Amino acid sequence: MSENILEVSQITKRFGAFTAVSEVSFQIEEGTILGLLGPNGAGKTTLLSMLVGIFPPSSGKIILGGKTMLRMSAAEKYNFGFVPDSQDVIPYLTGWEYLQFVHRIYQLPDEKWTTVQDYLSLLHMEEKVHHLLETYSHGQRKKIQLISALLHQPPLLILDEPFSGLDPEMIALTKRLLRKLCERGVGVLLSTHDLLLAEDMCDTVVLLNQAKAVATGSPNDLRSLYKVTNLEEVFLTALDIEKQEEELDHVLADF
Ligand SMILES: Nc1ncnc2c1ncn2[C@@H]1O[C@H](COP(=O)(O)OP(=O)(O)OP(=O)(O)O)[C@@H](O)[C@H]1O
Repeated sequence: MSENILEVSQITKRFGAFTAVSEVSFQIEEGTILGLLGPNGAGKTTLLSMLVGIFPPSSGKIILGGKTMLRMSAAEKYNFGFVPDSQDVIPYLTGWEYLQFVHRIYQLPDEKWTTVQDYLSLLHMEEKVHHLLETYSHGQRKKIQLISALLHQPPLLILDEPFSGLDPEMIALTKRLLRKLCERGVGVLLSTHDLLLAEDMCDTVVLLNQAKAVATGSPNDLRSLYKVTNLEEVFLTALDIEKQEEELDHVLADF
């Protein structure tokens, strides 16, 4: 039977009086992909930030690799790889230096460096990796962040908008890479605005709206539940977005 790599139970984050994530729960089994969907400001990045220890939840429980996380120790950070949505990288390092830095932080054996070179070649980054990170495009930074998340071969990947900035070839390649990692038992948690991609890739989706999980299930289950033919329609129906047609007409009335 497959094990849960990650269990999130009733997790909540408040910033002062504002609740950014409210009592969200889900599990990820090994070898599966869970997609977090939701409109801008729904709480996706805040939720992922709690899972990777950027800040603690206000309440709720995170169980990673069978252990309840309280204050995340360095050892617990070996249990996942994280690709943030932010483009923050150390600008005065080259990609090569940055990856060496990550390689050392994880205290990986020297032989592992050949894997870095293999990833660089796969992602067409062999040349660019010797330039300063501040000169990289959005997609090139994403590729370096993806390699750095994979280096220590974690059992769980947490990816905030992993496909943003990637060209179609790289999107297809990253999808294949994630599927192959899943075949090897890796669990994947990703956030995305790309509903077609979520439909194609995810075993489970959690639809967040205004901090709450408003729908959770497989794409198939959600299509049946909402009696629609695709995830985009689930999204529009669950979030009651169709009514915006009237608002649009109103705002454009004098245009
Ligand atoms: N440090 C903070 N202090 C106060 N409010 C915050 C803080 N961080 C995030 N928020 C708020 O929490 C809400 C959720 O933000 P979050 O970045 O998680 O949304 P998101 O679903 O990732 O959105 P997007 O799709 O636009 O990236 C937003 O209203 C945001 O302004």
